[in-house]
Amino acid sequence: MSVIAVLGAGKIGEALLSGLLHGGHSPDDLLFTERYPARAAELTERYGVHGVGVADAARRADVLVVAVKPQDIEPVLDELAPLLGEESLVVSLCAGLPTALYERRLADGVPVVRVMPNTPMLVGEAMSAVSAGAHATAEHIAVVKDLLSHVGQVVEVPESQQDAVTALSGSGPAYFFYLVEAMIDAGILLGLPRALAGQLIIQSAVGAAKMLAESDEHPVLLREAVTSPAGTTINAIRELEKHGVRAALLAAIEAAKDRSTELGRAHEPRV
Ligand SMILES: NC(=O)C1=CN([C@@H]2O[C@H](COP(=O)(O)OP(=O)(O)OC[C@H]3O[C@@H](n4cnc5c(N)ncnc54)[C@H](O)[C@@H]3O)[C@@H](O)[C@H]2O)C=CC1
Ligand SMILES: O=C(O)[C@@H]1CCC=N1
Repeated sequence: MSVIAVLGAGKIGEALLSGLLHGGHSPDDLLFTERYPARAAELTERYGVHGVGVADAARRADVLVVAVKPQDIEPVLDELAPLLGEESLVVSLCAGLPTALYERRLADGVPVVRVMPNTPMLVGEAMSAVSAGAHATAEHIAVVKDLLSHVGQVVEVPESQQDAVTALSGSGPAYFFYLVEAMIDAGILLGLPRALAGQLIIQSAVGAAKMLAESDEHPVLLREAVTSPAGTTINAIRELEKHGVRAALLAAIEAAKDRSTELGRAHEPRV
């Protein structure tokens, strides 16, 4: 089994480590780097996986997964540049950062694969989209797809679609959590105890997600099946339309895509 090193073990780095362990990887095949020693100690205690320095990670790992914030990428590239060659495989999980950035800063020919995952990786339900950089072959893509298939679903997309993917599925879980949070508040408004409102909404979300995943029906048809003539649901739908919730979602997701593009542009060479 390949040795995988996660560079930057924050929320998504931890989700990947945890997901890979649940997916059957041995802690001996996983490494991570982390700038905060207390965080590193916490992860070692929780998962039995060892924190190492970047040089050690580059020497020992077959796959180096970059999971620092896009704003923190520069020192990581400086550290990696003298350590990697064509035999390495770099996988970037960073929102907005193009493979071309890595290719400019690392040695000639280092293969880079850009991935946008999401946090349901923690429970083996990630949605990940992968794109090959200029030096990544079909074999490199196959390695990364195989790795990510242990923690959820994987699709391959042209890199030009990655900012849109980031806005949809990368950030997507946050929109659902936001919606659930607001619906629980509605239960409070109607006088239900918080715990009961939470149970009602979370199980409704789980059931709806399962129906979406398992039935071949379009979401419109699933919604129509809940919406009885002169019933309760249509009154709620009228309010959602009146308050522009659909337009708000379109604008919100477009804003997320714009931010992803901007994060990449921040690292373009100055001319
Ligand atoms: N949180 C999410 O839902 C998703 C995040 N991503 C991407 O994953 C990356 C990480 O995001 P989060 O995990 O949310 O951020 P985070 O801030 O939780 O984690 C980043 C970690 O990297 C560490 N770090 C920073 N510089 C370092 C260095 N030079 N050496 C070693 N460790 C270093 C930090 O101490 C921190 O623990 C970002 O680029 C983000 O765009 C992608 C998909 C989803
Ligand atoms: O908010 C962010 O920038 C990261 C990328 C996708 C999800 N979270």
